[in-house]
Amino acid sequence: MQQKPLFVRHAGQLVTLKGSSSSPLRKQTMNELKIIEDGSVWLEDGVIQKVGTDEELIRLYQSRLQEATVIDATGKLVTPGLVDPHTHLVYAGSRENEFGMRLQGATYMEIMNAGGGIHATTTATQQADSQQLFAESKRRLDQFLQYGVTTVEAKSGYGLSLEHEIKQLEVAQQLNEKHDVDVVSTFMGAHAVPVPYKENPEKYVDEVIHEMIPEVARRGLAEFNDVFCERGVFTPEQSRRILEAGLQYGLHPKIHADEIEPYGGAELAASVGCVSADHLLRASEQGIEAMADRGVVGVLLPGTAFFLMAEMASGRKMIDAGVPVALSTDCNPGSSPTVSLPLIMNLGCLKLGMTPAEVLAAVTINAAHAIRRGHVIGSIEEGKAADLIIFDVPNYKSLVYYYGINHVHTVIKRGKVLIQDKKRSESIG
Ligand SMILES: N=CN[C@@H](CCC(=O)O)C(=O)O
Ligand SMILES: [Zn+2]
Repeated sequence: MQQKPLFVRHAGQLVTLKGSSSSPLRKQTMNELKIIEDGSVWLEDGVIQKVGTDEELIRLYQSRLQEATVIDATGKLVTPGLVDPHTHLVYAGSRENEFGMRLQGATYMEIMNAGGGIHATTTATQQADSQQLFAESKRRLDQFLQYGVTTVEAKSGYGLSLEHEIKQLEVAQQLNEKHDVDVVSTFMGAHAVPVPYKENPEKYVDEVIHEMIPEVARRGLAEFNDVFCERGVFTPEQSRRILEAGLQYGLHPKIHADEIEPYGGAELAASVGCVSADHLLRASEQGIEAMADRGVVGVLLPGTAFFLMAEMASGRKMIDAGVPVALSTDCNPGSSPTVSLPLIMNLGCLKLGMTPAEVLAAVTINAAHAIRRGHVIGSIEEGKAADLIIFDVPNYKSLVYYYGINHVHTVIKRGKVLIQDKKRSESIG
């Protein structure tokens, strides 16, 4: 059935982030949100048709007003749909027991090296069938939507064998098809060295390169290829080989870099030409400079540092150095079990030294660029997907100021109202 046009009118602040579809915002431009007061948007056929002041739009659409569904956004904030560019969405089980262990002093890596951590989730994910995985992950995706997130990237990496990595990626693909939130898939077979390969990690690297990457690419199950480059996981040299192998099969490289210690991950990201380097808590100055030169998006995950009680990444330094910065939840069962991107924005301000404008740019247009979607989502511009959030706050500063509160009022995905006044308007598959 043909959808009626949607006319969102009178936004107190309409944050458009116009003009950055071809490359991400950097430095001072991250503060230029291109706000329209008393702003309105006409949405039709799932696409943004016209953006401007209400006066401008009413002149154009007066004659068609009767056929549209009108949403009054008076006194509210309207932004592009939020984009989460780094999640481990598809997994089974949970790890609250490890949270207790960490509170007693155990570190993330100690738990992992003792066979817990990623390995624990791998066991649970391998044991789960596709239906269970789908159900558990769909629940998280529903929660993301409640927080105004309309696109998420999702990594594999809890399968750690060809069969189970494919199962995870197929579930991500089904979610993308059946759920209103768009799911963008990343292959991350190099998330950990599986326990049986502990004495011979090279054998696993070989399997990732020669068996998994070709098969994942052949089946068209992922767009990106990610690797956990960290001491005790994959070395920079192994990471380079894995990322370059992916490139040969058309998988765009991403990297978990310098999370626990400085390990040359940021430098490697620049050298390989990664789309993004993520975490970067301990990235070196040279690494940051190299990323800025090469235009690698820095995806910062302050929720992870918070939850691991670790030192934060130098967000301020990275922006000042010219790195295009994005923010993400890193939603995963071990180091960041959250779906609240607005909370991450608040941490971006308080812990990374970012401004309220910068954090908004970091979860919209820059996050879209971190998953190569800058041309279709991330800003409110004519011709882009009609993904919009109406927040029940008068301006963008209030969104991060009133923290820990879900301010989402309305979620519009491809021109369809999915949530209105915090209520889901229809259920999905
Ligand atoms: N650091 C590596 N991978 C994930 C955590 C995965 C897990 O602990 O299950 C991350 O990005 O934080
Ligand atoms: Zn991650």
